[in-house]
Amino acid sequence: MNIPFVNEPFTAFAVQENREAFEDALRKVQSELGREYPIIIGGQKITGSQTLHSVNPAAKDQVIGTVHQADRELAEKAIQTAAETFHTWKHTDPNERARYLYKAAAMMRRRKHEFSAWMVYEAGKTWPEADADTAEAIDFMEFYAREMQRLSEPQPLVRIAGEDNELTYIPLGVGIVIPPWNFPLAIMAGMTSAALVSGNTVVLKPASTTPVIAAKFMELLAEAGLPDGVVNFLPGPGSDVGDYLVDHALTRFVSFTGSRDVGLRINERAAKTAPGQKWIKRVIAEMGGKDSIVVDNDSDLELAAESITASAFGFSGQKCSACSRAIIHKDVYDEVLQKVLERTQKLTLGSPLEMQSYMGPVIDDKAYAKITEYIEIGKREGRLVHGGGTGDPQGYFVEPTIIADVDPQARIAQEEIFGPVLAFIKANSFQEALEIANNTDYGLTGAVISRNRAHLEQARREYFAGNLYFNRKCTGALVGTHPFGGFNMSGTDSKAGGRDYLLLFTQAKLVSEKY
Ligand SMILES: NC(=O)c1ccc[n+]([C@@H]2O[C@H](COP(=O)([O-])OP(=O)(O)OC[C@H]3O[C@@H](n4cnc5c(N)ncnc54)[C@H](O)[C@@H]3O)[C@@H](O)[C@H]2O)c1
Ligand SMILES: N[C@@H](CCC=O)C(=O)O
Repeated sequence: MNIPFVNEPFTAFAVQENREAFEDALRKVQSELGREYPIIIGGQKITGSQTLHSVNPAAKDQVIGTVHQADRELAEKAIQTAAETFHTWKHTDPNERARYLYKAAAMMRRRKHEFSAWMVYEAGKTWPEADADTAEAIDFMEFYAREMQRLSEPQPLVRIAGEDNELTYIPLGVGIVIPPWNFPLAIMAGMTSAALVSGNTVVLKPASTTPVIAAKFMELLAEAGLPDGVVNFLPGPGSDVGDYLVDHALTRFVSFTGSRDVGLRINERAAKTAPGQKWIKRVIAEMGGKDSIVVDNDSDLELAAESITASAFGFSGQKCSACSRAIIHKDVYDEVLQKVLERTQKLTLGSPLEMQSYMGPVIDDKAYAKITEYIEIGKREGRLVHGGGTGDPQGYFVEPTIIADVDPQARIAQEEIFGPVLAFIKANSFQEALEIANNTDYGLTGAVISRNRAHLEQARREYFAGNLYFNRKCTGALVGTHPFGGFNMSGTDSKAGGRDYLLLFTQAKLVSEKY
C-alpha cells in the first residue's frame, strides 16, 4: 500500500545548501553538453540520416546536444514495434506498470536538480521555473501510478442475484505522444506516463526545441527497468514524421499538447480512417489559451498587481496559462496599472544560469520574431507603458512588455502571443469585465481578484475557463490539486493531473457471468 499522494515540494533557494546543490547540478550538466542522442526503438539505439542541434536559447552558439532525427521509415518501425510490444504490455499487471513509475519518480527525485539544470540550459528556464517543472514531472508519475492502481481495483456495479459482473479498464493500443517544449519535462513525462501506465505502448515524438530533456527521461525509464518497446523515442520534424504517425492505421490514439493550429490539424487528420484501420482514433488535445485576470473595484490591489505580474511574466509568459490580459474595473484601472508597472520595472531579464534572473529568454528565433511582431502590433493597438525592447543579442531575450488601453477586440487581446506581453483592458463594470474575459475562442485559465462575494459567485457560474482561480494568480496548477485543461479552442476538455485523466487512455470492458 502506498502512502497517499502529496505534491512534491519546491526547492527553497534562499537556503545556501540548496543553492550550492543547484550550482553543482548546473556544472555537471555543463560538462555533459554537446553529446549525441539516438532514436530509440524497441530499446535499440538508432542513428538517423540527419541530426538536429538543440541550442541554448540564452546563448545561441551553445549546443546542448545533437539529436538524431527519424524519417518516415523509422516512424513505421516505431509504430510496428509499439504494436508488437502492446501484445505483452497490455497483459502486464497494472501494479507492476505502476511500479515502473514509482521507481522512475524516486530516481528523478534523487537527481532532481540535474533534471532542472537541463531545463535551464535547453529551455531557458529560471531556477524556480525549472524546479517547479521537475516537481510536476515527479507528481505526474506518482499520481498516475496511484490512479492506475485505483482503476484496476474492482469497480462498483449494481449487483443482481445469480450473476457475477466485472468492469475493468483495459488499454487502447499504440499511442502517439506529442508534447510541447514549454514544460519539456513535466508535460512530456506526464503524457507519456499516463499512456504507459494505462497499458498502452507509446511512440514519443519530443518537441524539436527540447529533445535532450526528453532523451534524459528515456534514459531514466530504461534505468527504472521499463521493458523495451513500451516507449519508443522518435525525434523528428513535426510536420513530416508527425503527420505520418497521426495518419497511421495502427495508431489508436494521439495525445497532443501544443498550439491550436497543430491540435486542429491532428484532430482533422486523425478523424480520417486509414485503410485497414479498425477503430476510431481518439485524440486528446490540450491547446492554447488567451487567459485573463479580472480585477474588481472592491479588491486587494496589491494582490491583484502581484497576481498579474507573476502570471504574465513567469517563464517569459510562455505558459498556456499565462495572463496576457488584465481586465480592470475602471475605478481601479490607473492604480492597478501603476502597481503592475512598478513591479515589472523591478523584474530582472538575464541568463537563467544566474539565480537572480527573474526572466530568461524566449525559446527560439521563431518565437522571438513572433513576439516582437506582436509588440509592434500592440504599439499600434494601445499605449506602450513598459518594455517593448529586447535584451542580450546572444540569446532570444524579450523585455516584459505592458500595453495599456487595449480594445477587447484588438489582435493582442484575442490572439495567443506566448511571450511576455500583457494587455491592459478597462471595463466599465464587473459584468462587462466578465463578458470581456469570455470573449475569445479559448477557455483555459482565468482569475478574479475581488472581495465581493456576489461577484465571485457570479464568476463561478459565468466565467468560462477550465481552470478558474479566485484571489490568486492564474498559473501554477498543482497535480491532483488543480486538474488542468481548458474549454473551447483550448482543447478536448481533458484534465491532466485529475482523477478522470486515465479514462482517456483506457476503455471499459464489462464481463457478465450467469451462474
Ligand atoms: N493546454 C495545455 O495544457 C498546454 C500546455 C502547454 C502548452 N500549450 C500550448 O502549446 C503551445 C506551445 O507549444 P509548442 O510551440 O510546442 O506547440 P506546437 O503546436 O508548435 O508543437 C507541439 C508539438 O507538436 C509537434 N508538431 C508540429 N507539427 C506537427 C504535426 N503536423 N503533426 C504532429 N505533431 C506536430 C511539435 O513538434 C511539438 O512536439 C501554445 O499554444 C501553448 O498554449 C498548451
Ligand atoms: N499547468 C501549467 C501550464 C501549462 C501550460 O503551459 C500552469 O498551470 O501554469
